[in-house]
Amino acid sequence: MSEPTPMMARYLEVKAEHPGTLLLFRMGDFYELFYEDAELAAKHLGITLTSRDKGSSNPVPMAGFPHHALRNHLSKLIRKGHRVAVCEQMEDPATAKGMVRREVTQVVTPGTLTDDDLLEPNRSNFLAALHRPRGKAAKGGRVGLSWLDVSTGRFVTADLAPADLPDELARIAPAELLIAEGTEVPEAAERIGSLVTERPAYAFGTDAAIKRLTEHFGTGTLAGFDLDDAGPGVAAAAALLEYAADTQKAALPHITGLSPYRCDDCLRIDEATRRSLELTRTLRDGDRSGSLLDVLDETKSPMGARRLADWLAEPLTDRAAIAARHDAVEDLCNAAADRTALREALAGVYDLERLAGRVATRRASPRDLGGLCRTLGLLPKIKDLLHARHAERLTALNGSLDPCPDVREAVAAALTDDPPIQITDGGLIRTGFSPELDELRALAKGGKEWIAKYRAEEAERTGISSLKVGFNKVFGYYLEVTTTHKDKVPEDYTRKQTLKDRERYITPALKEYEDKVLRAEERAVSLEQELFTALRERVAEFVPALQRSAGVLAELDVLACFAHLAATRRYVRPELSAEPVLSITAGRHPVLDVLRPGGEFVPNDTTLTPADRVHLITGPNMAGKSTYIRQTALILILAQCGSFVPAEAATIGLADRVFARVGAGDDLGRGQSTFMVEMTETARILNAATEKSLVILDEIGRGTSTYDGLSLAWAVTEHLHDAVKARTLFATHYHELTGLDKDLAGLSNRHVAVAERDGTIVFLHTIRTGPASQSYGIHVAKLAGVPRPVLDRAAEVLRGLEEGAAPARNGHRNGRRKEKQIALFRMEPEPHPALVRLKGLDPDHLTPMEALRTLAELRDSAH
Ligand SMILES: Nc1ncnc2c1ncn2[C@@H]1O[C@H](COP(=O)(O)OP(=O)(O)OP(=O)(O)O)[C@@H](O)[C@H]1O
Repeated sequence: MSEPTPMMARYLEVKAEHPGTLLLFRMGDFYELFYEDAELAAKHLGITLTSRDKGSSNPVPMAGFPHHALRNHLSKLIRKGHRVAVCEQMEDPATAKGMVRREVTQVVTPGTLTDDDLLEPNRSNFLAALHRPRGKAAKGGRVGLSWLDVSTGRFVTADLAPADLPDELARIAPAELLIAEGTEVPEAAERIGSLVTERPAYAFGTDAAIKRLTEHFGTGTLAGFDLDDAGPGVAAAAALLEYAADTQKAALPHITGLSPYRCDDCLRIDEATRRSLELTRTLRDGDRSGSLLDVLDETKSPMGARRLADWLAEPLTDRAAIAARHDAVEDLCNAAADRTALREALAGVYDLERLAGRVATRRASPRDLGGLCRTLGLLPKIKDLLHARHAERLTALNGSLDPCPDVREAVAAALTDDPPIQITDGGLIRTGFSPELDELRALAKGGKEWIAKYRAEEAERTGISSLKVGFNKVFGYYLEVTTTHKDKVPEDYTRKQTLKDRERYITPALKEYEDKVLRAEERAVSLEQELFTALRERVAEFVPALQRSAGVLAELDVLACFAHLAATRRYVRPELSAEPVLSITAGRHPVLDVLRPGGEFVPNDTTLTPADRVHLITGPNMAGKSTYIRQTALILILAQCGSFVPAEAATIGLADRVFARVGAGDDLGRGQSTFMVEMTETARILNAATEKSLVILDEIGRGTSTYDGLSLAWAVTEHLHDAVKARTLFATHYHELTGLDKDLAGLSNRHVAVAERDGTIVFLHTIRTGPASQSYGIHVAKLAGVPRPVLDRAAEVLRGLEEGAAPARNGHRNGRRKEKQIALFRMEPEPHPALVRLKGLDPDHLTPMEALRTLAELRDSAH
């Protein structure tokens, strides 16, 4: 192979320094990609694949796009899950000596985005790191998980039991996950679709971790952050920070703290429950639309929308903290005019949280600072509105809201009213801000006026009235004469170019002015950039104050959203209780209450107490069992988030965990059968639920034979009632279970009422006490259009079964039951014949031959 050119040599060097990334290599006005990168880019971006050195025996595949298309193409590549390194020209090619110096200025990866164009406004974008200690350090068995939103600086870490990892990963849903080289990729990461990035194992070293973190925060120790120094979470956090700094090529001063996360501080909701309850995505298509988050989101700013999603993902367990939110919501709910004014002001605020991040990393655009200025201008009004409120939380928020008047004034004085996005575009700085800039601008403008005057004078002098002044990059300003007037051109014109029907000339006077104009223009643009950069530096000093204010605005937006929901959707303030009770009067499903097409939602009550803690809910298909049990769980979650709830009254005994096993959600992608998934989830509930938990179960045991299913449902109910003692709502089609209320003191029956009219059933969606009288499955099948002969036959079979095969109640014998059903609930199963024979053997009196023969016979009988 021939020697690469110096430029290609530099390309290969940079490429080797950034393994696993697509390299965009700036060449003049283009970004170019080579080799496999070019092939990938051509496929994903729809750009043409060509080659460099076409004539040679070894042409290099190449693809490129103009520099102004960078953002657009970057976002496409990131969405496809690539990491992209952007290599810029660090010198002006016109003045550079030798080859232009090129450096990577940023590595953009799905987890490290800071640009608004690349980020979704309503979602946090997390980069996470997982550390699984090995050897001695692994003794505690905990793993470290840390997560960071680079765009806002939110940085959290946790030491977790390995079993909790999938749930936490699902909750955080990181865009990118760092793991140590050669370690196992967590299954959850694949399911969520996180890009997995391997980092060298030493990046997770514990000793270096504390040093790295304390150096970053400028603190002597990590004591102030309330973290376990020696825990794996700290090592994960350090690895994360290093990667973020590596990719941003910046110091990240907006990351000002590391918060510990402890599972027990929030209402724990596992992955399956989160999915079943459709908290942030629907089960059917995984869309946000139709989820609880979607119908609740009446926030006015992206900061508020993100905070609402956070609150929903991490409801609280601390009664005082929840009550503080409820107080604030109540206060805002009662002050309708102020709430409206507050929400209007919030609608005008810029995404200050992400903007502060861009200011800190020196990537804020002129338009960003314009937005900052307008936002700061709205804060005094918001402070006034808060001043009139009484809730403690609102007063505290007001105290932290800093309108930073100095920053606002500095930006307002310097920036034009509608600054451009690009710093290179010019027109950023206001007239009157810098005398030097004004002078340069006047010169540039004056020069242009002079040129116009010059043209007029020359036209008169030469008698060429069509004389024109033009400009091009090759020889600057010129005079243009059509060929018909060629003879009138005076001596002092120097011809520069001849075109088909015209000629172009320059003159010494024109060149002299051109110099002045162009130099003044250039100087003005670079002075504007200098002034803007200085302004941004000044604003950067206020990043911590801006972040605090951003946090306040985000929280206010959510509280005002909750107040708005309370006022417009008739939500009420729930009473909180430390006892494991749940009492809801006329509760409604928060999503169906809004979205139910064509009809009113029928409210229902729920009353669970320690003495009556398990409710079995029976009723026909489609009656509303699932809706009812889900609505109960959602109301509890809403209350613990700090929201009011869709009901006429509610008392919520604070829960430690919520479990939902709803619907037979296949998980064939994970290679598990429906039944296996169902049993795994059920096992988790039985093992992890406590007296303070809320459990909702929607028909378990459906994926196996009726007897197996019924037996399992039976045993699960007993265990929940006797051992776990969790508040439980169990919707079931096993009518046999309804007899359990005779034996289990804390269990009672509910059913969903239906009315029969003209041989068909009408769903009333009302929950009543007692078990359902019959199953109505065949009626529902009729509604669904199952053919008449099938319905008739089904009715006949049903009658037969009912007569000959009355189901077991309470595990006691029933005279009408068939023999095989008696076997179902027999406490001790028949022993295997082989076992009986084995027990009858006397080894002391067996010859070796007899023993061998018996063994062979036993083996054969086991088939
Ligand atoms: N309280 C209610 N008010 C009005 N409509 C309701 C109510 N509850 C349920 N519905 C409507 O009935 C439909 C069926 O409800 P749901 O899925 O809860 O029934 P189900 O009893 O669980 O049925 P299955 O046993 O087949 O799972 C819902 O989609 C909803 O449109």
